[in-house]
Amino acid sequence: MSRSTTDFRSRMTANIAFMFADLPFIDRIPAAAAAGFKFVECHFPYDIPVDRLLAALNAAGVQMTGINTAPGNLERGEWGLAAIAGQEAQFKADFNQALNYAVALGAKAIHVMAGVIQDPSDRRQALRVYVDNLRSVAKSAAAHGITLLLEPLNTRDKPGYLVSRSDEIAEILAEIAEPNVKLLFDIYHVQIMEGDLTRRIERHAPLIGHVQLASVPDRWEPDLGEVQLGHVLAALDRAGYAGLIGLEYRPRGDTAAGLSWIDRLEAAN
Ligand SMILES: O=C(O)[C@H](O)C(=O)CO
Ligand SMILES: [Mg+2]
Repeated sequence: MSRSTTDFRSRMTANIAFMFADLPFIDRIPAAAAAGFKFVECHFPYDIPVDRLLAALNAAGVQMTGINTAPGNLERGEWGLAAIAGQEAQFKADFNQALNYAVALGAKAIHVMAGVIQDPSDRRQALRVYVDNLRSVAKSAAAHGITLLLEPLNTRDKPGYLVSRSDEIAEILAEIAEPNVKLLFDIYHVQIMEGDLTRRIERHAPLIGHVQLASVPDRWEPDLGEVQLGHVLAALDRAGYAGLIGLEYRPRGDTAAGLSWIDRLEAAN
């Protein structure tokens, strides 16, 4: 029985952007607690004042572990501003907002959203802006013990997003060269775009700052679909990954009822 399955429950963090989504955002926190979660993560908590969010987390005895920088203007198809030329000031404002929320909530990870590049000929400039922006904020996050996460998103779900492969992120991280800027290895996206998960985990292990799970191709409970979950968790173990595991999937039915997959995982390993 590999380490990651034995202490799986103590390392999992429920992504309440997707889980318990039938409830208002703030009510997903006590729902996660009632389902046995000690940790939650989310995408964009900014519609809720931070002190109200902290009160809800404390009342439920749950810790927020990770948040994202704001997505920008969704109507305009934006999905982050970290790589968008001309948006450097807004990026810095969004980053400071995320840093303030993370520090107040005790979250130790911020997923810095890169952005959608409408015109492929702008890609080289976007990569330049991305690296410069990350370099400009990395130390202010490090001062609070916060890790900045860069995540490749698959092009089926997010056409035009700057980064869609973990191998690209590895090159970008080498250029940024800040120890608290790391790879968010989301099994769902990496399987869709690159596959060869076991070898990729081995190769990128030193860069992995967080892991997220969902089934492929439907993004349901992670023990469904084409990826053998127990094998992947064991590969993360062998590679020395000891961090949290984000459950970022769209429950097939009722979230709490669907959590039986964790019992099956533990029973099978
Ligand atoms: O979509 C994902 O997988 C990301 O983790 C996210 O936070 C928003 O795109
Ligand atoms: Mg993800």
